[in-house]
Amino acid sequence: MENDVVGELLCVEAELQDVQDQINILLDHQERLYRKQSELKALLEECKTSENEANNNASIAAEDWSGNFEWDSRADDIRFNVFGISSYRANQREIVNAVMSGRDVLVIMAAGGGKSLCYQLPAVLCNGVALVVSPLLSLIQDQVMGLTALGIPAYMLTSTTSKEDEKFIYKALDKGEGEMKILYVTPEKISKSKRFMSKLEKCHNGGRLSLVAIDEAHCCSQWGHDFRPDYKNLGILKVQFPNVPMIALTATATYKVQTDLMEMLHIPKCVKFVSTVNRPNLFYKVLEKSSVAKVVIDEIADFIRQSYPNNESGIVYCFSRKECEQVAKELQERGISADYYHADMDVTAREKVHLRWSKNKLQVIIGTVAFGMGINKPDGCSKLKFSWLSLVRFVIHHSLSKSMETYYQESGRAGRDGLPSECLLYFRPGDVPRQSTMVFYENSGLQNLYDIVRYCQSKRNCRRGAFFQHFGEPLQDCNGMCDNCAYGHEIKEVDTTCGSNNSVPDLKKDELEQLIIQLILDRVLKEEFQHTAYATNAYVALGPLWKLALQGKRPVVLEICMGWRSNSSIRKDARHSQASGLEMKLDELRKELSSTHGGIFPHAVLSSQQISILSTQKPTSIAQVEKLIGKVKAEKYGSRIVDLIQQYVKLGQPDGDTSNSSVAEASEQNRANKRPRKNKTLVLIESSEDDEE
Ligand SMILES: Nc1ncnc2c1ncn2[C@@H]1O[C@H](COP(=O)(O)OP(=O)(O)OP(=O)(O)O)[C@@H](O)[C@H]1O
Ligand SMILES: [Mg+2]
Repeated sequence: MENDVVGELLCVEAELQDVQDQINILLDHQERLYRKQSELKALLEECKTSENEANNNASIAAEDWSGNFEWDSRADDIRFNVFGISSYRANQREIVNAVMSGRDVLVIMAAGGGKSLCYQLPAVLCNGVALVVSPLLSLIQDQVMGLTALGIPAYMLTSTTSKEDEKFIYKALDKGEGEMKILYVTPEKISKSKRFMSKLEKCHNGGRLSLVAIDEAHCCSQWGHDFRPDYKNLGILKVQFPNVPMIALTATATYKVQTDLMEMLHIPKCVKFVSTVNRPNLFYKVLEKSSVAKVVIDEIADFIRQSYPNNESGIVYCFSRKECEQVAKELQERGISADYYHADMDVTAREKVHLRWSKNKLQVIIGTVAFGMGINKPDGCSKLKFSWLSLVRFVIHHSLSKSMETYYQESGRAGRDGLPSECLLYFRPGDVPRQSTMVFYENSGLQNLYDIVRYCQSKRNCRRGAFFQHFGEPLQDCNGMCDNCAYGHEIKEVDTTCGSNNSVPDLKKDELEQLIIQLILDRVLKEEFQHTAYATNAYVALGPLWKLALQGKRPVVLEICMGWRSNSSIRKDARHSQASGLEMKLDELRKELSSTHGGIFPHAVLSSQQISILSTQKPTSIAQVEKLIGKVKAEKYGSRIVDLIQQYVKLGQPDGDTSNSSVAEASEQNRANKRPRKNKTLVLIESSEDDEE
């Protein structure tokens, strides 16, 4: 009798398991459909917008942001003479015009696309004070430093603001005394400081609040990858100041995130500007990561030494803080000037690293991939993001990121100046459970992780294409700027489908690991999680499709990489050309000037585009320099630039010859010259289309 009951119970349990499996399959399917639905809705909306524009002349007139506006000439003057920017990039002019017209605006523009100008220029053009909410102290500090260097009265109200500055800021808000054009705050100020909010209200009541900008706006949304609880409260700004234009900006937002943040910020009727996520200057590559830690470090050190012998900056992202410290130490042992930067460090230690980096004394900075751990610190400094990262030439992921969005953001720190830069990701299956145990409790955490794992496992598909697909954007040409497109892999396909040939293929350990990951992605297996007192462990269990796989109805084909299809040296020639001697000199000069002008980042002294123009035009007077890079910069740096160019021309240096320069050189340059110079010091192009003027 008892045996019968036990037998029946087992049957019921097996059936229940079956039902559960089917539910899982359906849930999975549902999630995929939701995604597809939101992508299609986004497309539909775009179609409707363009149709409306085509059908409705009135709407064109009302929404044509590229037409003529009364502030055009003043905007052009400030853009060029104050910001030193010779022409707008895609969408910038239209965004400025929409904000200036008093509209709320949502800007989705790739990292480094030039979002800051979109609110900084209107801030300077308008009377009164522009409020900018930004999540990170380090980011705010750099922005304020950069603006101050341009002579724009910019301030920040954060935990580090001196009493004196605070008094000045409050007076400026309260009574309109003193000169303040832009005020940066962290979101905590809005949600936690009543004093600040009351001063802001006074500023508004006095008609002096010109606009509100929410930078890194994706932090508002729980669906975004960097959700920041205090960002949720920013909706109050539109409620309190309904007539002040609000501009929300982010580099990454899926359709879901976009609608979410429009709702949260109360800007349902905002004008939306969506630019491509494409970063054509970034070369994406995934490398097999050895299970021997030292081998990985050796490879990274070799790569940096060989590819970037002139101290070009880079970031290495690691999984944990401990790993950051370890990797930094091991890179140092291999002669690379590297240091770590993470949230556990005290402010002084972080500042020290920041300073060494901005003075070019540090080539590589090592940070954690796990944004979100410790981000709730009031100054929100745990995320490695500084505007002085504009000169980053390479980003190496020692461990994979937790999602495509995070990877897009982190790798996107490279090449923000538009120059060719490299994004390497070291992947091994063993790193997957390290991440999955961290993200499994998050909304779609595992699904997001498996998306990036798919990206890593893929040996055929264009890496860039994976981003387009993820962000629901039409495909664009990669131009050979990823490993799979540039030289492809020699791939061996191993059919591991059970039942197809009853024999288990002979696989090596790492191939077996790869197979397990493939089976998890294919839902034949699944990860399950158990907590111990010290950690969360991931276990592999049968997934919803295990039966189909066992019955041979679900093919399981493993792609094993046998090597590169063509010589990888091709890629270097394709992507790097040599900078001229004068460009090198100007690059050195901007580094020197950046440290003598209060440690602003070199790119703020002269952008790469400006260096390129100066070296081709070779201006001989400050007046000529002004015509090329604007008034403010010409006044500040013009005489040094003219001196350098004259000296260079006098010595008759043919462009391109940098090996034998006799112009007085900084010691750093001397050091750099002793190392072999490769064909990849600096390439001076700007990637974005300059669509105006
Ligand atoms: N029209 C332009 N022409 C040349 N350079 C520009 C132009 N607009 C912006 N830049 C430069 O491009 C760089 C990146 O700009 P910015 O910091 O605003 O990027 P972002 O879109 O905010 O990127 P992120 O998402 O990483 O914050 C800056 O050095 C900026 O001076
Ligand atoms: Mg920005």
